[in-house]
Amino acid sequence: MIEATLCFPRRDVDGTEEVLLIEKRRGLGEGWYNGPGGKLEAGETPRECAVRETREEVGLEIDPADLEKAAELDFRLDGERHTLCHVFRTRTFAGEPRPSPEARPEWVAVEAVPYDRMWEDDRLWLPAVLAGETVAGEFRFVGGEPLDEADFADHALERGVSFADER
Ligand SMILES: Nc1ncnc2c1[nH]c(=O)n2[C@H]1C[C@H](O)[C@@H](COP(=O)(O)OP(=O)(O)OP(=O)(O)O)O1
Repeated sequence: MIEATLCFPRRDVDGTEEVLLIEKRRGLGEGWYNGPGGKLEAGETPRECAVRETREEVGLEIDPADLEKAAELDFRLDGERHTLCHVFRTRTFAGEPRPSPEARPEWVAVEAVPYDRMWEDDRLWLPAVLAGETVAGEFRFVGGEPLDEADFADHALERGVSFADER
């Protein structure tokens, strides 16, 4: 099973709530919007991975202590656990987003998140994450690899979960 992260930096611009998304330029989910993120490297905690991936993909610097764990997403493919994704949010970061070979960053109003250009499951959990909730979800895909070409089948979502035992 793969372990991965997503990170959603937030800001308020003249009373409009925005979230930093990326348009993925390569790899899984290429061409779709998502948060900065990616796979854990050996010996890395999810929090460290989210900080590294956000730096590599969009150039923002984040103190790991400023990340708030918001979700744990269990993506399953054909009945097997495929990816466990740890989701973080933060309002505290340094720098200005810049594009990289992996990602084109874009600040988007929370009310205008382009769910029609994202993973099909995102619309089921991201609104809660952007509303400040904590969620745990299981999302089942069928049809074989790669995951981004499989069909989304069904899901279960729990709200108000605690991540107190996060490593
Ligand atoms: N179903 C679904 N919805 C939303 N987001 C995701 C999924 N499945 C996923 O894998 N993801 C997320 C989780 C990760 O953040 C990315 C995939 O990471 P990937 O680009 O493969 O990882 P990197 O480490 O950046 O890739 P390489 O640099 O190793 O090529 O999508």
